[in-house]
Formats: sequence, C-alpha cells, structure tokens
Amino acid sequence: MNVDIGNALSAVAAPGISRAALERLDEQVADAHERIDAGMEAGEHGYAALNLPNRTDTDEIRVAVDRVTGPDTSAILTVGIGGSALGAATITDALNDADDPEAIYLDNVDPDWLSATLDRLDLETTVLNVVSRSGTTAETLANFLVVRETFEEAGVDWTERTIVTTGDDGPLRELAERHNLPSLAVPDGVPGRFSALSAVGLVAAAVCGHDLDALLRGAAAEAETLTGSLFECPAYAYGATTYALDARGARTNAMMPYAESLETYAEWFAQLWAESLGKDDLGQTPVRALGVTDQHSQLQLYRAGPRDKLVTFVTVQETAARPIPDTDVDDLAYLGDASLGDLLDAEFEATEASLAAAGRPNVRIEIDRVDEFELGGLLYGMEAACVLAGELYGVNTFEQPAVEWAKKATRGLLGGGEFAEAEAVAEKTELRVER
Ligand SMILES: O=P(O)(O)OC[C@H]1O[C@](O)(CO)[C@@H](O)[C@@H]1O
Repeated sequence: MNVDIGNALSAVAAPGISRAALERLDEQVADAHERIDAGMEAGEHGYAALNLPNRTDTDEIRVAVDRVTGPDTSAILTVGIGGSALGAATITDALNDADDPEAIYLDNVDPDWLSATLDRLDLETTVLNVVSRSGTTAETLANFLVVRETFEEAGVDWTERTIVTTGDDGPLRELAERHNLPSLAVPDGVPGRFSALSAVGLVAAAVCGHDLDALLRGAAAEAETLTGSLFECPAYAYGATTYALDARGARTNAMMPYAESLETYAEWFAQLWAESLGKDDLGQTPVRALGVTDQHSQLQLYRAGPRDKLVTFVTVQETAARPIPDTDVDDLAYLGDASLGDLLDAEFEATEASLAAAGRPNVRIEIDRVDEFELGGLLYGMEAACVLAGELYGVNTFEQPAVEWAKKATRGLLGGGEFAEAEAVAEKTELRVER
C-alpha cells in the first residue's frame, strides 16, 4: 500500500499537522518502532501478530480444509464473531466471485436471520467453519449448537463437514478432539482482531480457493517497510497521522474505500481501531463509509459539519472499465465517453479535492488492485499502523477489558451464574415515552 498524507497537513486542513510537527512526531515513531521490533523479536503478546506473514503455515491449513471440502462444496458457513469473523469476511468478500463457494458469516444471534440463512443452504455441500479464540464466546457457541442441531435434523453428518479453529483448550478444542474434527490453532499471542493472516482468517479463503501464499507474500512485503520513520513506512505514516489528527480534534475516522468489494474491510478496520485504541478515555472513533455511495449520504457532514473528522480513502488503481453506453440525451453525452471505472475514479478525486477545498483533513491509501497480494499488504499495513498508534497513545493495544461487563451481565441474565453486572441491568433508570 501507498499512503498520501498531504491533505492532512495544516497547510491544507484544520485540524491538520504541520511539517515541523510531523518531523518531531517522527522521533516518537522511531522510539515506538524500537518497542514494536523488540516485541516482534520476542514474540510478545500482540506484537506477535506482526510476525504472521512468516509464521502462518498455509500447507497445514490446506490439509485441514481438504478433509471437509469436495468438488461440490457450495458454501462455507463460518460461525464466529468479531476478530473470528471479520478478517475472514474481509478476504472472501473482497476476492470471491460467482464461481466460488458462497461465504456466509454467522456473527450475530438474530433468530429470524439465522433460520432464513440455514433454510436456504444445501447442508450436504456446506462446510461448517467454527472459529473462536477463547472457545467460550456465547454467541458463537449458541449459533454452533443451533447449526449442529439443524444438520442433525436434516440427517446430514456435521462431523464430516466441520473444521474448528480455536485456542489450545476450551469447549471447542474438546469438541474437535472428541469428534476427531480437523482443527487449527489460533496462534499464541495473536489477539482476534489481529488474526486475519492466520488460520482464523485464512480457512474460509482456502475453502473458496484463494491463494493463501500470495496473501502472506503481500503482508510480508508490507512488513519489509517497517522502519523507524513515518517518512519511509506507509503503515507508520498512517498510524502517526491519525494519532496526530486525533490529538488536534479529529476524533472520528471515516474509513471510505472506493470499491464495493472492500465494504467489509471497513467493518474489519472499525473493530481493529475501536477495540485496540478505545481505552483510558482515548481513541479515535472509526466510522464505516463506502465510496461513491456515501457521497450521497455522509459527505455533507464530512464537508460542512463539525471539524472533528478525518476521512480515510482507500483507492484501487486498477478498476474494471465497463463502458457506459452512448445516449441520445444531450445532458448525459459526457457519460457516454466514459466507463464506470472512469466515473468511480473521477468521483473519488473530486470528493478528495472537495474535502481539501473545505479544509477538511483526509488521507489517501492506494492499492494497485483487489487481489490476494494487495489485500494481504493492506491488512498487514493497517495492523502495523494500529500497533504504532497504540504506542503513541500509550494504551494497551492488545486487550479489550471493557467488553467483559456486558458478557457477565448477559450470562447472569440467562442464569449462567451470579454476576453483579446482571443485577445492575435491573436497576436501569427509566423515562419511558410510550406511543
Ligand atoms: O474469538 P473469540 O474468543 O470467540 O472472541 C470473539 C471476539 O470477541 C471479543 O473478545 C470481544 O468481545 C473480540 O476481541 C474477539 O475478536
């Protein structure tokens, strides 16, 4: 990936960062890189995720996947949530085409949606991919139990079609051993949201026939750029700029890829940014947007609302053409000379320039095309940018303690034990306005 932070400079935007301040910030980046490098070297929790390009065993993944797939595999149903779904979904949503098995992610517990999803599947030719780092996530286990029962009621042997990715122990590890299911390990020291380039994110990609090694080569190429300066490393340039802009008031970061195939990538980025940096009353709020669609819904706010946002564009250099047919409508003649790809590119450049013209900070991230190599580089680059930003914020990037309260309350509400959090739910302050 290439990064252009020109439109985040104070000469262009407010909030913005001056060249001099960027130079000073680069000294902090050098220190942070030393810390990151040492953490990678030692395989420390969290930092170890940045070693995945040279650590993930793609042969092991393919061997496991071969046990549950066949020439007639029509779909892969992934049961997982958060980091155990978003990385995989980003890859298959970006790369799948009509000939690939359909990749479906059960990352919610909405009964109607789940039933409708299962009803339309041919379970005989569906692979069940169960993913949970902890092996204890209520939503994933509940969905798995419902799906397993559905297979059994349909008389379809789920043990022949199920692959599990989980930690060294826990209920899912036991299940895999009890039923001799093909299983893979969540690598040690890799938090869920940083695990897309491990078996967690790659099993679904393998079932859909994508080139796992090209994904990791792209990530490895990005890893080569991790040096002690933001002026040499695109990932650090992005991480440092978002941190600096946040410190200057850009509390929201709208991730706006200009490719429909990257919509889920924006969701993946939102978890990465929110769960990693949202601590100690700090952290930039990630917002998912999509170009060109959200030009017609959000751009008004980004351009003329509060000056509290950074817009991050992701643009793809090579887009398909798809010519726009000529028309006899004079006003539309200009379209007839263009393609949809031209229109997409022109709209991106126009929107980027429109924010700069209004003095609104934005950053451009460029990838050559949406393929395995470039996607691997983008995912890795964003992870490295996040790790660097975490160092600059001085937060623990790799934990997410604030999510535990609601989990305990949920468990208590369902009779899964005595939790003060569950009692607190009953003490809600009410001011109801009823129809
Ligand atoms: O992979 P697991 O352990 O099921 O967790 C799923 C997700 O839930 C979280 O722990 C948040 O609740 C995320 O950090 C994680 O990606």
